[in-house]
Amino acid sequence: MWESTSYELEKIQSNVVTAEEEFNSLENRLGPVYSCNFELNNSLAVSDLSLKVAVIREEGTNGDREMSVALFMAGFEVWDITVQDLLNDAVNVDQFRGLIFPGGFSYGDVLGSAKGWAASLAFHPNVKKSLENFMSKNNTFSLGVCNGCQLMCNLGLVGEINESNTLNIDDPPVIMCHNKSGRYESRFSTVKINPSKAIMFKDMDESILGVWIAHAEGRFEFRNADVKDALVTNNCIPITFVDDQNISTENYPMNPNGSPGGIAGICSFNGRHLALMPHPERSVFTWQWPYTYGLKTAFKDGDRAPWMQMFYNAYEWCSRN
Ligand SMILES: NC(=O)CC[C@H](N)C(=O)O
Repeated sequence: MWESTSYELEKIQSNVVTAEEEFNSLENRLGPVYSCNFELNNSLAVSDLSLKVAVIREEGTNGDREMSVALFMAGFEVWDITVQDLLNDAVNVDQFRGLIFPGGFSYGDVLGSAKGWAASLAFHPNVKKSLENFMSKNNTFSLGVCNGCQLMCNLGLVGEINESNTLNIDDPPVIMCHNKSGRYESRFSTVKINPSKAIMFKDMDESILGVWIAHAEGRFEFRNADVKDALVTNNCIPITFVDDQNISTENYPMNPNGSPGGIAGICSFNGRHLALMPHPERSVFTWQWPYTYGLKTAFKDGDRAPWMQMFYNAYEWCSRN
């Protein structure tokens, strides 16, 4: 009896590993997948420009706080705007350089992801007009993440090659469909940043990064093959899910939703508007990543993880344009 207990104890003690050893062994098992091909620029030029962005939320949105923090850390003046503020004409989107649509479950997604949210904006004539006006200016940008990505697709804000800057809720070029698994998928996934026109991904090409995903309707579908071909040939697919060889993949589980070509996000043909299924704003601090110790070692940027670069890029682009 005693013998076997001490044997067990010995076994347990010999299995005690340091955090570093644990990270290294996980690295060996899972493959050291992350490679950051750019230097995170933490030294912001302080300017007296007041660059305002609006984080637009609806009932059921849940990613607005993290999004605001990431934008604030990049230097923006961040406004918390509800759809009701827009419908009441209390705020006009005209005053903002960026419109940000965060993730969540707007109206509980009861009509399908972001369908009710899209309708509430598109069927209000003044709001529709001011969104179209915002899109048509050449010094504005927008970002939609997850439910926000679904919203941008439902509104037809991305995917239209002629960029008429009119909302198209009746026949949008891109729609988001249920994950092939038929389930809500939530995990840390690996993505590759591809050369593209997206202003927020400037100089981040070819990096392989981990990022949180959490969605049930993340599969991109296109009105026809022309829509997809135009996005591909015009470098409007800035981010794809990759397998453990870092090749874009349609295969589950590395691709959580079955999107063709591993597509995880698309941008407008001018690069200013970006719709992403993954959540960079939930991955901007190293401590939000799994295996934090190793990431700190790998990236050496204190608490800030490589995804912060997207927000720095947006700020830098706005101060130049
Ligand atoms: N994280 C999110 O924004 C989720 C989006 C949407 N509710 C879905 O499940 O697909």
